[in-house]
Amino acid sequence: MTHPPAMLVLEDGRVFHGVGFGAEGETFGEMVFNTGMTGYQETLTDPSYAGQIVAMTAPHIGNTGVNDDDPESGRIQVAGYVVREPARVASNWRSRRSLDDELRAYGVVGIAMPGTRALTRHLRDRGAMRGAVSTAETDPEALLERVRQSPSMEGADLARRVTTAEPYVVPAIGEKRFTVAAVDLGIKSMTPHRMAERGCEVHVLPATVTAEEILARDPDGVFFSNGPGDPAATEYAVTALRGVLEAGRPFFGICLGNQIFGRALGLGTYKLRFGHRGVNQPVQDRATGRVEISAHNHGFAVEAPVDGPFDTPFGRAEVSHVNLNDGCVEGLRLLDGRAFSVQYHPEAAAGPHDSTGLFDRFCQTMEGAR
Ligand SMILES: NC(=O)CC[C@H](N)C(=O)O
Repeated sequence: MTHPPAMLVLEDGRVFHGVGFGAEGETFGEMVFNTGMTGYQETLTDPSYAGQIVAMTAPHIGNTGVNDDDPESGRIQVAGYVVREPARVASNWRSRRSLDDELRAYGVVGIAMPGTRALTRHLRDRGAMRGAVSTAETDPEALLERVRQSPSMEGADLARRVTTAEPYVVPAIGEKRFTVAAVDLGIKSMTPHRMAERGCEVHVLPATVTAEEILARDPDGVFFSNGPGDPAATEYAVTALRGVLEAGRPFFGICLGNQIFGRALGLGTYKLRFGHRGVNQPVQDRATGRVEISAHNHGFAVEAPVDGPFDTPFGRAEVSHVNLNDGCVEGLRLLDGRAFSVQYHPEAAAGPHDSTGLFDRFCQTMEGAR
């Protein structure tokens, strides 16, 4: 298959050249980078990446091809893909297709270019910004004009776009112990699986579900998932969560779910300069001092007092986890132990698995509330 010339243009006017990878055409999104050395299939299919063009810092991508076991959702979710060098040969016993073919099948435009390191350094200095990849345009100025008219990640309500249209149930594996209502803001398939492994029957519900609809299922616990977009634009989920907390149900949230929990408690959220996307972020549990190496994918964070507990409409709360790289808030909890959330990914496939115990903590919380 021949690959046409392609270019990547950033909103501040920086231009990179390379060759097309995946579908031909033109795509717009927030330009971000992911430092994971492994797990490109999980990254590509993580709904939290909707609306983002993702650049991989690992230089060889596609080496193990594409299999049918690892996807985190039913499709490739990224708006565009940037790699240094796509594997010329996919080699793995589970591989079914090449990554190039898979990107084409979902109409996802990508670029292979030598400058991924320069791109990453640029984004670290200037921050994540809008960008475009095109195999159709030859004039960078014309593409830049369109980038500057494209929507920004700030204020974007994208959870609505990726959520399930209809509720569905993931059955417990083995004996059923709990009923969990899981609000799908962009849920990854590994998340209900991690709960099902622990005896949870997981009722996955659309993002715009109300507190009344959640409580009508009489869940032992309520879960809010990860998801794309700006938490400040996802006010409907904040309202639903406030209703759940008022009813006193145990709550666990991940990533966007953590940001929604923060906003439900009356805290603010803000956009980080370039975010955390990778599989080796050090997070400290402030209660135990234990450091977990964890998978991350977030561009926003919660603003909260880190020097001690604070008051909320649902009782005293505290920052439970912090990131040791930049000090940002990585977890929240109500002091009564009923509700907690983390900004990172305990469900992470392909790992690391330091934080999977948080699913056990959720089960203990549900057990305790009985
Ligand atoms: N993985 C997530 O849930 C991401 C949450 C939010 N969209 C952010 O970028 O911060």
